[in-house]
Amino acid sequence: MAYGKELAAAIKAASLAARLCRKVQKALLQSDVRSKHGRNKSPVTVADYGSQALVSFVLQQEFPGEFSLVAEEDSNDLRKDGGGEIVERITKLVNESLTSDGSYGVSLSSEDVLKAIDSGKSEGGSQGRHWVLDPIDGTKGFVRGDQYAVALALLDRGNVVLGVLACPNLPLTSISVAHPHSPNNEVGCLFFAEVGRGTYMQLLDGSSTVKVQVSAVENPEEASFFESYESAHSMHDLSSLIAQKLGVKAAPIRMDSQVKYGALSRGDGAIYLRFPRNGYREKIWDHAAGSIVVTGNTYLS
Ligand SMILES: Nc1ncnc2c1ncn2[C@@H]1O[C@H](COP(=O)(O)O)[C@@H](OP(=O)(O)O)[C@H]1O
Ligand SMILES: [Mg+2]
Ligand SMILES: [Mg+2]
Ligand SMILES: [Mg+2]
Repeated sequence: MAYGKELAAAIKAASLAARLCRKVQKALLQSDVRSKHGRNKSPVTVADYGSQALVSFVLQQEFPGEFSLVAEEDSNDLRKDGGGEIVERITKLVNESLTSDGSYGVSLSSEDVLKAIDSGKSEGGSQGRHWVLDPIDGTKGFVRGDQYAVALALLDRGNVVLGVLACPNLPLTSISVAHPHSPNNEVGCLFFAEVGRGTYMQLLDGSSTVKVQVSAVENPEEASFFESYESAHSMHDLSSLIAQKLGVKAAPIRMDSQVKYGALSRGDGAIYLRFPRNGYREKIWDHAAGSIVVTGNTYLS
C-alpha cells in the first residue's frame, strides 16, 4: 500500500479522538461550549480542542520530522484570561485517552496540549504532504446530541490520497428512508479510503471491516438525498426545488457533518445537495476526508 503507514496512523488517531468525543458528548454540559467567534456564534467545545490535540500528537509521534497539519481550531481563545480551567480539562481528557490506549507512555502538560493544537496552523498547499483535520465536524450536531464526525485526510502534492471519517453516532445499518433507524441499533462507524484501494467501513474498535459501495440507483425517482441539518449552512428551499426538478420523490435526510459522505459511500442515499449562502467560503477540512470516502472506489487499481 502506497500510504499504508499513514492510513494506519490516521485510523488510530481518529479512533482515539472519537473515543474522547463520545465521552464528552455523554457528559455534555452547557459550560463545555465556548463561543469561538462572537460574530457567527460557531460553537467549539472541549472535545473539539481535545480531539485536535490528540490527532496532532499521535500523528507527530508516528511521523516525527516531516509534519504539516491544516486543522480547524487554534489555541487563541484558550490562551486568553480565564482559559486556564478549560485547558486543564482538555489536558486531563487527552491524557486519559492516551493512557487508555497505552501505546504512548507519556503524560502531556497543558503547554504540550496547546502546542499540539497549534501545530494545526499549516497553510497546506500543492507541494509536499499535508494532513487535513476537522477535529469535530458538525459541532452543532455534537452539542445537540446528534451526528458529528472526526474527519482526517492526507494531501499529497495537492491531491487527497487518504481519508478517515469516524462517525460515533452513525448506526451500523442503513439510515435510508426505506430502512428507518431502530432505536436499538448499534451506532459507531469508521470509514476509510485510500486512493486506488477503495472505501471500507469498520466498527470504531477496528473490527468487522467491510467494503462499501455507493448507491447504484440511477433513476432520481428512486433516489433519496442528504443535506445539512442546519438551514444556515445550506439553503433547504433551493435543494427542495432542485430535488423536485430532478424528480426526487423522497423527503430529504437532514444530518450534520461529513457523516453524510459516509452514509453516501455505503449507499444509504444517492445524492448530497449543499448550497451555502452567499459569501460563505468552504474550508478544506469540511470536505477532504468525505470526498475520498465517497469517491474511493472510482479509480481502483
Ligand atoms: N454559513 C455556513 N455555510 C456553510 N457551511 C457552514 C456555515 N457555517 C458553518 N459551516 C460549516 O458547516 C460545517 C458542518 O457541516 P454541515 O452543514 O454539513 O453539518 C461546519 O463544520 P464544523 O461543525 O466543523 O464547524 C462549518 O465549517
Ligand atoms: Mg467549527
Ligand atoms: Mg467542519
Ligand atoms: Mg469542526
